[in-house]
Amino acid sequence: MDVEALPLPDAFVNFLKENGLDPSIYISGDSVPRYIRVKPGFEGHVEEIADEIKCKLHRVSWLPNFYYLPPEVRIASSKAYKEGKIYGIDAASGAAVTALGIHPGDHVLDLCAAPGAKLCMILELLGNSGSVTGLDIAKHRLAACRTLLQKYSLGDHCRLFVADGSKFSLTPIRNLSNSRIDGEYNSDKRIEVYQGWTSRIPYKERKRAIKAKEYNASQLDSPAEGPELIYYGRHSGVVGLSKREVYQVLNQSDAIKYGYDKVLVDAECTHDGSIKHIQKFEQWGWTTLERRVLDADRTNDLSILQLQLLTNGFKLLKVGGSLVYSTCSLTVAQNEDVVQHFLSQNPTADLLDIDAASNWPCKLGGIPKTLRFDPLTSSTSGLFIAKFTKQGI
Ligand SMILES: C[S@@+](CC[C@H](N)C(=O)[O-])C[C@H]1O[C@@H](n2cnc3c(N)ncnc32)[C@H](O)[C@@H]1O
Repeated sequence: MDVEALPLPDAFVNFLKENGLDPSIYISGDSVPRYIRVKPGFEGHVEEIADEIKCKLHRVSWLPNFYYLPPEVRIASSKAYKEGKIYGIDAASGAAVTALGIHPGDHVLDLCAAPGAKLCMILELLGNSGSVTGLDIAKHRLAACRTLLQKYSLGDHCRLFVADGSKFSLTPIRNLSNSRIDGEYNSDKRIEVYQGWTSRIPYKERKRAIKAKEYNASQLDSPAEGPELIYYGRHSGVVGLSKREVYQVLNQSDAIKYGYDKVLVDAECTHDGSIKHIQKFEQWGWTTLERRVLDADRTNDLSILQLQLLTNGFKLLKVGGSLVYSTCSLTVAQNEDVVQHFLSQNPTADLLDIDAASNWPCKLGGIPKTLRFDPLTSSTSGLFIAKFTKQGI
């Protein structure tokens, strides 16, 4: 198929050209498979799942628990999907999570978490240990993420905040359980502690919460605005803590030692590497694409936001921890340029080789150690990945 004959608006083709991107990746749209992840524990059900969706599941040789199937096969109505045994996640996204090198017991920060496929995979890898703090600036998207966690029974070790990832500064949960002042709750019953999370708050509790909020505000131990906790699992460490404890800020000097073990900055971007996302604009309208993706002011603002997200994620990382920066854009401006700028401002940041990547079907990025997945070479969605660690001062 001729690139000129692609059903892409001129503005988008120009955007690709200006950014030195080969428009022919959009020809491969229909040949990039659909990827699913089978939840650990359900590997033995693969044959059964294949029978049900009437399609063979091919194992992705380079990524455990991932399978691929033809792009036109729908999984949403299948029993396996409804029962939470499988979920859709592109293999390149799986690679970004794998690059983090999650270990049991890690305390992980996912700075742009919604709609939550990577968050689910992080929680699966942690199993019954550690904690994940997921945040997103869009409340409705994070609410969908919460629904996903509940559907896949993965929310026990997770807390979700509606928050701006470029400013977020709350302490990982592991450092909070010992910070309680003895007798604090006995001496003042008005200080509320978090009970088990429920979506329905009984009237009495709502009233009590309003009173406590007024009291807390008067004690200046509660943020007037800022992160809003919209979900916490029963083993997330939140239950039993006061609001002051949960909203404790991690200062710079403490972050070195008590910061998060792993940070994922899967930053907001123009999504131009995600063919499936771009194809949706055929239905949403190409003018929407021009407004949401191509507007020059927006793309400039995006690079600034990406740098801010990366910088703040790094602030919250402990020394020796790992941070993965990823975007599903293929432009240099949103990837290598952001990484370069960030490194020039953060002398304690080191780019790391991604050890797990030795057999991944990706290319090197424009900066050594960074990686690029793209539809033509990887048969995945497009994704840029860079991994950093923090040195001691
Ligand atoms: C690429 S998506 C993240 C995808 C997600 N990691 C996943 O695997 O499903 C980027 C997300 O960043 C969020 N976002 C945009 N600006 C943000 C900000 N300042 N702070 C936190 N999240 C932000 C968007 O709402 C969007 O959900």
